[in-house]
Amino acid sequence: MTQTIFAPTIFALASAPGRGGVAVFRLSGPLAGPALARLTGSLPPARKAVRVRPTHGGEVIDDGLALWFPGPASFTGEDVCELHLHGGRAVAAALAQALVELGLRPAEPGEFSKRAFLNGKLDLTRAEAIADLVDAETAAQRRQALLQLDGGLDRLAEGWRADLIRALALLEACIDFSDEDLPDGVTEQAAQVVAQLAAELRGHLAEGVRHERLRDGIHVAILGAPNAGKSSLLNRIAGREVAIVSATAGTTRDVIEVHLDLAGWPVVLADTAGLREAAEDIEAEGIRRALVKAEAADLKLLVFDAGRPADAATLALLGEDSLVVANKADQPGSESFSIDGAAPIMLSARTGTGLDELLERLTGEVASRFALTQAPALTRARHRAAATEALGALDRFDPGLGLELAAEEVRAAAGAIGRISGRVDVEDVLDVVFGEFCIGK
Ligand SMILES: Nc1nc2c(ncn2[C@@H]2O[C@H](COP(=O)(O)OP(=O)(O)OP(=O)(O)O)[C@@H](O)[C@H]2O)c(=O)[nH]1
Ligand SMILES: [K+]
Ligand SMILES: [Mg+2]
Repeated sequence: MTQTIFAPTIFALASAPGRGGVAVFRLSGPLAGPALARLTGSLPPARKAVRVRPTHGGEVIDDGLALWFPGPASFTGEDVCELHLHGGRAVAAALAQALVELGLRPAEPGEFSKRAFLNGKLDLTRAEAIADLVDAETAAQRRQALLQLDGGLDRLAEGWRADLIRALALLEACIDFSDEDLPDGVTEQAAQVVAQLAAELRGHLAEGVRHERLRDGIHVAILGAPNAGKSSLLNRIAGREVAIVSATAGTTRDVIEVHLDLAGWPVVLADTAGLREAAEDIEAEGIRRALVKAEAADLKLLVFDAGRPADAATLALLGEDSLVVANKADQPGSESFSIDGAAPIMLSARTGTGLDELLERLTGEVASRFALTQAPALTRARHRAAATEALGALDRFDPGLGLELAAEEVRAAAGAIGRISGRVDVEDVLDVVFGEFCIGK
């Protein structure tokens, strides 16, 4: 990969905007050094924090620290410096103005990481992991992002690509040197590599959706008849008054979502409109949305009023992805509530009784469905699209249809896999041919 040449020098506030104890500004590009020297009088020694008083137009901006990371041993691979100043809006504004006057421009979102990628400092999976780590809200998300930042997925994908290049080399050898003495079974060897990899890709694709859920949140929908107490339950779980609760049937219409950290699992809990043959348009639209949500949810909490017979519309949603909640257990007569083939969790959204059991059951369901066995993993739709394309090519692989065609499929698979890390050159093939077989010497 080539160093970006004549790239404009960029700067950004690397810490969160607004007031704070310390604000970190990052500069990257050819003007980073000159700008720092202009502001502080001299360039500090590399990678050592020094006390500075950045000054511009005769005015001291602030009192802080500067760090100088000459390229290529820097995050972006370019000359980089950091200024650690006091975290105030006026300080940030004064520094930004000074930097613009010195010829720098504000960075676009992700531009530092993009430069790091273009300069070969980061592969795409690590760049994505940085974004995931910054966004991580639960322990499970943090762990998954760290694993990817550590290069787990990069190494996995590069291992797959290496296998494919080896298979390709075997096939190319058969094509190019068909007259000569090749070891027996070369084509079979290639076919074996392809079959093994196809099986592995299939396994990872099957798990990939779960990993993506771990990134984006596991969707749990609360469903049930009007007045069953769905909104009361949402509020109880969220610990605040998110949704309107009232004795009027048909109160909730829009889907109301709350993001939760459920024992480390990222959960998006959705309250929905009560299911019934609706009288008017707006409620009917709410019910349509509720059913769409039910369809898309990873898990359903089916809420019944324990004092009433179970309604057919909610019963119709019963399945292995649902937990049955018998609400209003504080009311007399609720003990006799039962549903065939389901063990209801007795609960009172009003008093909170039974909530612990519900959360325990829910956590158990989430953990058993989303506990991950394959790490590292395909954590994004982008990764899965590449792996799916590769698998498609490998499924079409058939040396019986001609070696050239078979080699073409393997090359396509290697190209698709290479896109996961952003490494797309597959022409290291000949090196492997001559390195591994010494043919034609
Ligand atoms: N006694 C008792 N009443 C409850 C309980 N949970 C909810 N309620 C009452 O039941 C009524 C309906 O509660 P909601 O939470 O609005 O019910 P909902 O299922 O969201 O209703 P819709 O949005 O209309 O579908 C309200 O009057 C609540 O106070 C409970 O555990 N015990
Ligand atoms: K209601
Ligand atoms: Mg409601």
